Amino acid sequence: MKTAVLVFPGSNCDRDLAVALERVTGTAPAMVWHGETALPDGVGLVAVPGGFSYGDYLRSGAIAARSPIMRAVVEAADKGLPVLGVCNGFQVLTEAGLLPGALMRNARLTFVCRDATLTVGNASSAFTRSYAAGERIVVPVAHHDGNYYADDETLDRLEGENRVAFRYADTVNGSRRDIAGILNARGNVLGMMPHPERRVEAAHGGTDGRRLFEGLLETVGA
Ligand SMILES: NC(=O)CC[C@H](N)C(=O)O
Repeated sequence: MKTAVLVFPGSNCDRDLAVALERVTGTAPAMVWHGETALPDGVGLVAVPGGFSYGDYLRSGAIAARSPIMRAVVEAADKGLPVLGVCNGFQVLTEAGLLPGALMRNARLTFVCRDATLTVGNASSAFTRSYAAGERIVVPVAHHDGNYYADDETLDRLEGENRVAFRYADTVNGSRRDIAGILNARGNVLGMMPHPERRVEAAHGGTDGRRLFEGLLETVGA
C-alpha cells in the first residue's frame, strides 16, 4: 500500500508515523510538504501526523487546516480515500471540517503523556476492523488539547451512527462522553488523539496500535 504522510512547518511526529507505516506496509510513505497542492498518484492512505504544526499558534491544527495540501486532502476524502489523523492530525481534521467537533485544552490544563486504555467502539471501519467491539486496548497519549467537544446533538448522531471509534476507559482529558477517536459519516476518515504509531512493536510495550495499520492494509490491499 502506497501511503502519504503530511508534513507541516514544525511537524515533529511525522517520522514516527512514517516508520510505523513502513514497518507494516513494507513501503516508505511519501512525505508531502504542506505547500504541495496535489497528493502523489495512487496513494491508498493519507496520514496527518501528530505533534505540532505551525507551533500550534492560534489553535492546534487551525493554520495547518488551511494549508494548500489540505484542499487536496479534503477533495480526496470526499471521494472516499482513507484519511487518518493522529493527535495534532485529529485537530487538523476537525479544523478542516472533515470531522465534527473540536479539541479543546485538557480539562486539567496540563499536558497528559501516558499510556491510555481505550475501548473500541466501531470495529467495522477500514481502520478498526482488526479490533473487536468492546475490546480494551492500550495506546499512548501525549497532548494538551485533547478534550473533545461537540454539542449533544452531534454526540448523539456520532453514537447513533456508530462513529465513535475509540473511548477512554478512564478520564484522560475531560473529553465529552470519553471520546478518543471518531469517524466521518462515510467511515473513511478517522481522527484519534492516542498515537497508534507509538505502539507497533514489542519494544514499545505492545502492538495494539499496529493492528490499526494492519486492518487498513487488509482493506486497501498491498
Ligand atoms: N502529540 C500531539 O500530536 C500533540 C498535539 C498538540 N500539540 C497538543 O498538545 O494537543
